[in-house]
Amino acid sequence: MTSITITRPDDWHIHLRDGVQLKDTVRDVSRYMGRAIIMPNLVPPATNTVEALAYRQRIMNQNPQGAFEPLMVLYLTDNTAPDEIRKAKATGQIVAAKLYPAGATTNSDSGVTSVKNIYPALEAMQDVGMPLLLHGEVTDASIDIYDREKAFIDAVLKDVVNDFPNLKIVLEHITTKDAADFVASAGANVAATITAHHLLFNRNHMLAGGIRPHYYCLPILKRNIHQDALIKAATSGSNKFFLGTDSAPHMKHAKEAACGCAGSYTAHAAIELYAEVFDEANAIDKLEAFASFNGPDFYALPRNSDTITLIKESWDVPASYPLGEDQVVPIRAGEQINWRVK
Ligand SMILES: NC(=O)N[C@@H](CC(=O)O)C(=O)O
Ligand SMILES: [Zn+2]
Ligand SMILES: [Zn+2]
Repeated sequence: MTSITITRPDDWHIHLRDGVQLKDTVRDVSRYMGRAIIMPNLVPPATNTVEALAYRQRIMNQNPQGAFEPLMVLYLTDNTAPDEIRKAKATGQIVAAKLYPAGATTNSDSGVTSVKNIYPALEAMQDVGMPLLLHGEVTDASIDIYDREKAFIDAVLKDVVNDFPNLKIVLEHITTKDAADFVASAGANVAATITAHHLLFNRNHMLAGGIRPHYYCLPILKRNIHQDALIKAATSGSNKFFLGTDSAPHMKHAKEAACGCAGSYTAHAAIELYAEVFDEANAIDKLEAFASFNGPDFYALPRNSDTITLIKESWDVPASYPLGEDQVVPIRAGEQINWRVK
């Protein structure tokens, strides 16, 4: 197969940042994504309806190409009131709320210190049908960084799933077989996003033969048995897994540093990278559901009605792209990608 036409995809987890970086990030995501779930971990974070809608307007001010639609997300804190959830839902433009365990990842300092603190907000979300998005890692310093996702499932997620049987939950950017298995065996209200980089790479790519900071993201790349489990989940045809790039740009010098930031940039070639994975797994026929059907179905939004065409034809990825007044080094920088969008 050298070409495939699929329903226009959406990205169910992306970071567009703010300010001068927005023109570059919005250009990349809007090239062919119909919609995207926009992460709210700004500085300061978008914790209420007014801030989330103002952020949406700053995105729209970049005149995104095509009919791109940003879907906004509320950043949950220990103090998020149930009324704020209802207010956000009523806008029609804020479609989910995000739990960052405080200190778990980039710009999560204002996050939630104990999930019990947001139980009133979760009640309201369950009631109005607003999905809970999770950065699923514990922050306990005594837990090994490679075990933090599984520890989160055991210590937090299982309780939330039991206590809120009708709450829609997306375990974002899953990285382990444990997470894939948990989601697969949970009810229809529990789903997961999978990034292109966690499908393409394992921790050897980041650490063997030299430390490669552009592969450093959270949750951290795991060993290859986990990568294999993610590929199986994504290409299985299960409607519980869908596309969320977690494209998370950081300035080149903030990644190539003694203490580098977590996050990998893939918005320059998101669907192209996923196409490589699915093609390699002899499952290119499963790409459309993963990229274009399962996400909107889970969120109860309509599927996109037009299409894009991918061609199997390699191209050279530049060493970097502009990011506001700086540069971002993308995944596959200086190398080739085997698929392109027509
Ligand atoms: N994934 C990352 O490593 N980084 C993300 C935050 C996140 O999604 O956890 C970021 O905002 O940079
Ligand atoms: Zn995260
Ligand atoms: Zn993210």
